[in-house]
Amino acid sequence: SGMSKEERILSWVKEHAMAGNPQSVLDAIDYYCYNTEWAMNVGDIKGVIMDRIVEEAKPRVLLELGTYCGYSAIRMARLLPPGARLFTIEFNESFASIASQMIQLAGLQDKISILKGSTQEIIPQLKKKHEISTVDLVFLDHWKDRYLPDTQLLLESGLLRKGSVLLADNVICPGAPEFLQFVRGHPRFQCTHYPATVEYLRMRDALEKAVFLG
Ligand SMILES: Cn1cnc(CNC(=O)c2cc(-c3ccc(F)cc3)cc(O)c2O)c1
Ligand SMILES: [Mg+2]
Repeated sequence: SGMSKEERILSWVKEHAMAGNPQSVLDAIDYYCYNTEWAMNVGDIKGVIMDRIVEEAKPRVLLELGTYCGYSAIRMARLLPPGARLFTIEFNESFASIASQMIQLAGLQDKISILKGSTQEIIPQLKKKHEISTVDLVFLDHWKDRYLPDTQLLLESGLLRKGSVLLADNVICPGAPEFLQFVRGHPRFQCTHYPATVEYLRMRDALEKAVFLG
């Protein structure tokens, strides 16, 4: 019994962020996780790298694998123009509930849809159930051993087009070696490595960007 860590983070954010101000929600989460309890949000250091990549890609349809508390969904959606949409898949019910409240507080509920379930069941349904043709940017941040099978599923499902961007968190720590080997060795992916650190810590980590060449 008692509050979960994620509920404690949400309570802190409700007290310290401004409703309708996404940056204040991000700052409140980062402050709590630097000073009180570590949590696996992508964080401010990798977040700034993500911001540049999203701004350059100008995506209209985004997919996130692994919502957690909604930090990276808010981070990406706050940069999007009217009409752009972010779909985020979360398996864990309590994480999805926390994220929904976080997204509501940020005022981004019109841009972000949380899809509850597993990636392997939801990805094949995206075209029919959510009227998606192709996705412009995918942020991978869920179970690290699912990065490769879900990338293959995205390809098989016809969801990637020429220029679609895959952006993967944690390719160094905890690591996604099979995914890295696959995209770096694949003739139809153009990869870029962005060294950084694990959120809120000094340990090395990195983002990997893999652009599909069609
Ligand atoms: C429970 N669960 C639901 N989804 C997931 C997938 N995410 C991760 O596992 C994850 C882990 C770490 C991390 C953990 C320990 C450590 F020492 C260093 C890094 C960082 C991240 O950014 C992550 O995304 C885990
Ligand atoms: Mg991560």
